[in-house]
Amino acid sequence: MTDADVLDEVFEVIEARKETLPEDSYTASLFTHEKGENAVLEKLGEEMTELVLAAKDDEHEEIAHEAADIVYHMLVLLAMKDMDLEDLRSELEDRR
Ligand SMILES: N=c1c2ncn([C@@H]3O[C@H](COP(=O)(O)OP(=O)(O)OP(=O)(O)O)[C@@H](O)[C@H]3O)c2ncn1[C@@H]1O[C@H](COP(=O)(O)O)[C@@H](O)[C@H]1O
Repeated sequence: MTDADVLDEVFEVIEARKETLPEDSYTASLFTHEKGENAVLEKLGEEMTELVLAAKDDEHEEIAHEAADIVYHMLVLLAMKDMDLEDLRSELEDRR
């Protein structure tokens, strides 16, 4: 499986959670007033700091862990703003 496939799959699950809001889902909780946009932004800030610290310590596993947390929460943010991976891909394409 390529990286693009896993990103698409995770994004699809996020969109489904946004639609159906299952009670036992952390992702769904981010789309409710219980947590919401501020919780996502706070998480992104925390995880960015953790990524910087992991990079400084040259901890490769930790770098991958924090980077994945950031990508996941970034995908949630895109879905929250009614955007999708195409918006990200076209922005990157435009820079080539
Ligand atoms: N990729 C993720 C993902 N990354 C992080 N998290 C959750 O985000 C929450 C907060 O993350 P934290 O980084 O604070 O937690 P942590 O790993 O202990 O953090 P640190 O050690 O970095 O501080 C935790 O409950 C994690 O489980 C995620 N929750 C869900 N997903 C994806 O979303 C899908 C749907 O999951 P549900 O949310 O369960 O519906 C899953 O199949 C995954 O693909």
